[in-house]
Amino acid sequence: MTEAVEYDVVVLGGGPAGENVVDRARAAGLSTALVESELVGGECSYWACVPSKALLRPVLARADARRVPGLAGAVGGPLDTAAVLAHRDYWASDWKDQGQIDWLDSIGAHVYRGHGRLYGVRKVAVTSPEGEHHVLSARHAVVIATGTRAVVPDLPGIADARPWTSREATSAQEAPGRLLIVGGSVVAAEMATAWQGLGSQVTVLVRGSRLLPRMEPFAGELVADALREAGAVIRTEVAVEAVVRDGSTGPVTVVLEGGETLEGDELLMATGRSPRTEDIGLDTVGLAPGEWIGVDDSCRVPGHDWLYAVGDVNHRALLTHQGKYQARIAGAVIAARAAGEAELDTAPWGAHVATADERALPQVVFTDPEAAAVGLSLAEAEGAGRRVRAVDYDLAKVSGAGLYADGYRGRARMVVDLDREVLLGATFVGPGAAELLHAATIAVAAEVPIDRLWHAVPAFPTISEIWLRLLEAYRQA
Ligand SMILES: Cc1cc2nc3c(=O)[nH]c(=O)nc-3n(C[C@H](O)[C@H](O)[C@H](O)COP(=O)(O)OP(=O)(O)OC[C@H]3O[C@@H](n4cnc5c(N)ncnc54)[C@H](O)[C@@H]3O)c2cc1C
Ligand SMILES: NC(=O)c1ccc[n+]([C@@H]2O[C@H](COP(=O)([O-])OP(=O)(O)OC[C@H]3O[C@@H](n4cnc5c(N)ncnc54)[C@H](O)[C@@H]3O)[C@@H](O)[C@H]2O)c1
Repeated sequence: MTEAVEYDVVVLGGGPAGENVVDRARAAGLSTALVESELVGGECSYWACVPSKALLRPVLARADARRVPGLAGAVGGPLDTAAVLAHRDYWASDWKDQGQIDWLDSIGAHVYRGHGRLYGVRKVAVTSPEGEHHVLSARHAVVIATGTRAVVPDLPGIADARPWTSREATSAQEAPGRLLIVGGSVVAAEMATAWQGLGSQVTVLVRGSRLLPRMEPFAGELVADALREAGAVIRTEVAVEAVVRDGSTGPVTVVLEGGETLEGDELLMATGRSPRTEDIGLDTVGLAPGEWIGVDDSCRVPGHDWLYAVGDVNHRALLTHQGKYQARIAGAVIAARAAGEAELDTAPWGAHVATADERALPQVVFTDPEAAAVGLSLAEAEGAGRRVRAVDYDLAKVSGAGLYADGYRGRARMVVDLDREVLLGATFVGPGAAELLHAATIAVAAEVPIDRLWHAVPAFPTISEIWLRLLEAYRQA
């Protein structure tokens, strides 16, 4: 090994979480190195959020347009799939990260390309693609931000079947004729929406009883209804037992419990994520390789005052915006400790704790209809022993929704803490619902009293009038 190069902060993994730690550390005047083995920008930029939303946007825009009288006739035909895929390629920066590298250069961060591993306390060893070795030493902090990869269950025949994971589903260069999807959560629902809209015949095989199992039940029900209307097949409570694919380009067959078989041209396994921690030197500091990295609310790894973990890898919330939030919190903690500040602000909602991970976590699922939720669902609130009431309202009864789309279908729920009269959570499902979410996130994070929300008047005729209807329903009950 060569002599160590010293930095204030070394960040392992250049996805959105890692990049944001670098940004915060540099803003605090700390010298910073970033180690990245693939593309700076991470899963989100090239094989997840960004390309998936580029595929979904035309599908959702067409669905919306088809519900507008006078416009529907003009958008009856198929999408121009080649144009959609080209636009997706543009948004994935053609799988090149020069833009990110230029930005890191501009803020004075040093990038090491290669596989990084912890190399004992405060050290990271990097092996470049050319086989060069570097040892980086951190004066203040090492931050692990290595993210996740797709989990593919070990089913008989699965390796020979060469299934798609989220990477192939977001970067494919043509629409498969028939796409089988195993899984019922967010990746399954979004990719079913995208590829059915782009011309594939999609079949979704759900192990549980509904789509989107972590959201309020009506979310998965409304999304499944719409997918079926778009021509997809949604099968619930089915178990895949084996997969068969003979030859290199032939169809793939899925064998269900009970012996039924289904044939497709591609098979997407949308069956969850595992942490990329099996080969990052965790054993050199007494941590278990291959596990999620547990952290406290300041994103510090207990027992290692120099080690932090942000983003997917700490398993607090597998979402880009939340990983970036954790990065801002961890960056503030590192900067405060480097400056010798004696006390950290770790009370709930303080500058040095990621309280929103637990209390106000927002997520939008970009299906048709969109499903947007923040905070606790009714089941989660009741499970936590809170005294709550759920208030539901049919979004179609809001004038703004009716004007937005003919035959609008959607539903909203707010979960009210009856002891404090504040919102613990809210869910909106319907076309255009994504942009309703941030108001709810503010209400939940700021714990705005219901009495004060009454004075937050939604403009007429927007879909946001759902807020007024929910509050009226709460007061009238
Ligand atoms: C299909 C799909 C769609 C999604 N859509 C959304 C969405 O719309 N909104 C949303 O909020 N979230 C979405 N997500 C989740 C989102 O992609 C993740 O939460 C986010 O990418 C996590 O960021 P991260 O920085 O923690 O990790 P990653 O983005 O996974 O980045 C980790 C980086 O670390 C690098 N790395 C790993 N190991 C090493 C090593 N040993 N040495 C050097 N570098 C290493 C990797 O190459 C990678 O670049 C989606 C996920 C999927 C799969
Ligand atoms: N718009 C967004 O915010 C967005 C979009 C996509 C993904 N993501 C995030 O990425 C993460 C990964 O999403 P995901 O949908 O891949 O994973 P997930 O962990 O949310 O869901 C995996 C699903 O696969 C099912 N499953 C697991 N093994 C199975 C098997 N052998 N057979 C059948 N079903 C099986 C599980 O029951 C579960 O419902 C999530 O945390 C999600 O929040 C976010």
